[in-house]
Amino acid sequence: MNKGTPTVTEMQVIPVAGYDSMLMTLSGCHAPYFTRNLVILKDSAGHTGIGEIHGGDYTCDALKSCIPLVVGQQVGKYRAILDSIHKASKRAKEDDGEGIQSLDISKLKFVVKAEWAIECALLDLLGQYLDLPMCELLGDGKQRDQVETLGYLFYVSDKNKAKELNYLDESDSSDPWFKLRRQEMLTPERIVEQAQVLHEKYGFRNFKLKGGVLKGSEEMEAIRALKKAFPNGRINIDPNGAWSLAEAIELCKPMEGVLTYIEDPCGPESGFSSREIMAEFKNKVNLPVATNMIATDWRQFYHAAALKSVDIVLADPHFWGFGGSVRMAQILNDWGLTWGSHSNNHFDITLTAFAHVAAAAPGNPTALDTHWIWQDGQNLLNDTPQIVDGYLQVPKKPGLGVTINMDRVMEANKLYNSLPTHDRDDAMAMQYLIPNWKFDSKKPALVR
Ligand SMILES: O=C([O-])C(=O)C[C@H](O)[C@@H](O)C(=O)[O-]
Ligand SMILES: [Mg+2]
Repeated sequence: MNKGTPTVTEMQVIPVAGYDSMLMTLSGCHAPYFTRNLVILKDSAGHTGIGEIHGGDYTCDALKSCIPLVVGQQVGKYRAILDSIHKASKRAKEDDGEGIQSLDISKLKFVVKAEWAIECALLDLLGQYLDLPMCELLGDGKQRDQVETLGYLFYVSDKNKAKELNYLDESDSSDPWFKLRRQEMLTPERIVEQAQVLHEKYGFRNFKLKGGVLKGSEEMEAIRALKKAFPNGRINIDPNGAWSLAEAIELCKPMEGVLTYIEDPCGPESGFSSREIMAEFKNKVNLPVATNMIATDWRQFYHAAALKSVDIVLADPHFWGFGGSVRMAQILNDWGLTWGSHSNNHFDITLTAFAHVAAAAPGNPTALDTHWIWQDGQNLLNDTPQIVDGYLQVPKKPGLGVTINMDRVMEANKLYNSLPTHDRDDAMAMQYLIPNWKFDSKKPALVR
C-alpha cells in the first residue's frame, strides 16, 4: 500500500479571457474583455484540482515559474509547497510595495499573489483525497451552507461611443438581466433599475455601488434612490479613495442612517497615508468603514489596526491566500471587527473558491462582493454554484466540489490568445469617452 497523500503529477497554467461591459470605476472604464489565469493540477490518485487568479502575462509567467516546485510534491505538504514558492519569489522591480492606496489598476498584479491559485488547486486535491469539501480544511471548518452575497452595482457607459471595441451586445437575450447589463446606466433611476433586475434574478437584498465615477453628490443621490427602493436593504458605496477627507465627511455625515458601511472613502493626502486619513474620517463620521485598499497584506493591516482605520477588511483570498483570508476572518471576529471579500471580474472557479472561504469565515461576515453577475453565463464549470435568494450555495462535494469543462476553457484560452494585450488597461476604453483621459486618484472618472 502506498503511504502518504497523492503526489502532483502535472501542473498546467492556462490563461483565459471573457467578455465584460463598459463598467466604470475611478480607474476608467472596463475593456470589452477581462483576463484570468487558471491552474490545473493532476495527482497520482487521478484527481484534478483547479484554481483561478488575476489575468495577464506577469501572473501567468509567475505561475509557470512555480511548476518545478509543485510537480512531484505530496498534496498533503501543500503548506511546504507554498512556503518554497514564497521563499523563491522575487518582487518585481516596478512593485514599490505601496499596494493600492490609490486605485492604480496596473499595480493590482503585485497585490494579487499568483501562488494562491496553486493553493486553491492543492486544497481542491486534498479535499478530494480526504473526501471533505474545501471549507472543512480551512480555519475552524465549515460555518455555513450558503453565503450572503451582495449585488455589485456599476455605472455603465454607452458602448456605442466605442463601437470599434466591439463590446458584447446582449440586447436580444430573453434574460432581463443579461439584456440590461450591456446598456448605458448612468443615472440614479437606471442604477435602481439595475438593482431591481438583480433582485429579481438573484434575490439580492444588499447592494454596493462602485463610486468614483460621477461627482460624489450625484452618487449619493443614487444611494438615496436605492435606499428608497429597498428600505430594508443594506446599501454601500465604494469610491476607491477618490474623495478628499473634507469631501468624504461632507458627503457621508448626512448618510449615517442610509449607508450600512462606506468603503475606502478617502486616500492619502497632505503627506498622510490613507490609513491615517481614514482614521480621521472615522473620528468624524459614525459609519463602519471597509477597505480592500489600505490593508492588503499583514504589514499594512498592522498599521490599519493600530490606527483603528477600518471596521471591515475585505480580505480577498487572491490577495491574502485562502488560509490567510480565513486567518484574517478569525482575527477580525475575535476583535469584534468584520470580514468580507473584495473581487474583480472573474469566472465561476473563483466564485466557487469565494463560496468555500466565506463558508469557513467565523462570526457574521458582511455580504460577499462578486463581479460574477457581469459574467454569468460564461461558465468554465459544468456545475457553477448558484446564487439563490441572495445566497451563494456552497458545494457539498469533496474539494472545491465542481468539475471543469475543458472545452469551454480552451475556447476562453483561444479568446485570450486573440487579444492584442493581456494586461488590464481601464484608460484605453476611457479615451473613447474623454479624449486624452488620464487616471487621477483624486478625480472621479467622468469628472474632467
Ligand atoms: O472593491 C473594490 O475596490 C473593487 O472592486 C476594485 C476593482 O478594481 C473594481 O472596481 C473593478 O474591478 O473594476
Ligand atoms: Mg473596494
